[in-house]
Amino acid sequence: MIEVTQLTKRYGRHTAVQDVSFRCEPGTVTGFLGPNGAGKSTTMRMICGLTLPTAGSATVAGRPYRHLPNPGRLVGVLLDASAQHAGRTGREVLTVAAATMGVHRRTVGEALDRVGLDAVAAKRRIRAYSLGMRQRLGLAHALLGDPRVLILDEPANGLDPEGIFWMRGLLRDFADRGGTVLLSSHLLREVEAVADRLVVIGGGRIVAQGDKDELLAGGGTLARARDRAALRGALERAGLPVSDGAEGLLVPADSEAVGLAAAAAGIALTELRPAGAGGLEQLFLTLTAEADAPRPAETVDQPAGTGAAARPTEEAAR
Ligand SMILES: Nc1ncnc2c1ncn2[C@@H]1O[C@H](COP(=O)(O)OP(=O)(O)OP(=O)(O)O)[C@@H](O)[C@H]1O
Repeated sequence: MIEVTQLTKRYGRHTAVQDVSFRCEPGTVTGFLGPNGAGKSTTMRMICGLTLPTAGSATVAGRPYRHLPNPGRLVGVLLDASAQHAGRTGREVLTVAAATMGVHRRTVGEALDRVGLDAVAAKRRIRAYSLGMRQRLGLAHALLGDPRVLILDEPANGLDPEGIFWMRGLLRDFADRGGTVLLSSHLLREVEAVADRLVVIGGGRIVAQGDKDELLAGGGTLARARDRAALRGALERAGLPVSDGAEGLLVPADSEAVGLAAAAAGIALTELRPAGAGGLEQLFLTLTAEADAPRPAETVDQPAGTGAAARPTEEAAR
């Protein structure tokens, strides 16, 4: 379990993170989403005791990270895959970490196997690793102590599609066995595929959080017809706001309302479904744009817009 309570971080006059609260429960993957500079890394660093909060607190398994007696046995952390000793081999890095954590040397080979670094790769110096290999090594390091919690900042950076698919499976399996995962990313689709819950941050503030499916359902409906313009006209005449998504028209209404409006205009739909990733993308853009817009400090915890935005904010306030 990870519990973050009203974390705030100010650098001089700049507020990087403002009043951020959320929980990550065992058995779940929480996707921590936000555009560049939103405050994801700063929040994660505060959870891991690497950055001192200006206000608020964070605990992992009930204690501040710095008070955990042997943190690597409880929490696997990967914040920066490049922050590893470039002159050491992958195996050496893990061997040192295993000794520090007091885990058996045998786990080093197991961890390397688990992340797909073979014997040749394990013997190479890290300066010769690709970013994807560094991410795999970082993940092996995080898993070494057989922790119950994983905190991973952009772990898919540098991984190829096969690597991303592999990592999803690993994280899903970890959570299905009762583990807690906090995973940051700016890649919405990657997070959508693996997360159970989402925390969306923009401009240092939480703009939405909640169950992924509920947030996606709040993301509206995707509709497609051969004649996109005719469909758009029909929906607008029915009083439904419409925006363009990559795969079709996005409508912040349920499928029935959209289907009926199209039928009333005699338009055959070629696709009608919850907006899914397109909706999440739209939601993400809407919410983070709202967070970036200048407005008085006292109003920023009340994002306007979709029902999905309102619901998670209520949840955050509970
Ligand atoms: N040590 C620091 N000193 C001053 N400002 C900082 C420092 N660390 C972060 N910031 C600022 O805090 C804000 C949040 O940065 P952070 O790295 O947490 O964002 P992020 O969501 O992780 O972004 P990215 O996806 O680009 O890594 C940014 O405006 C950044 O410039």
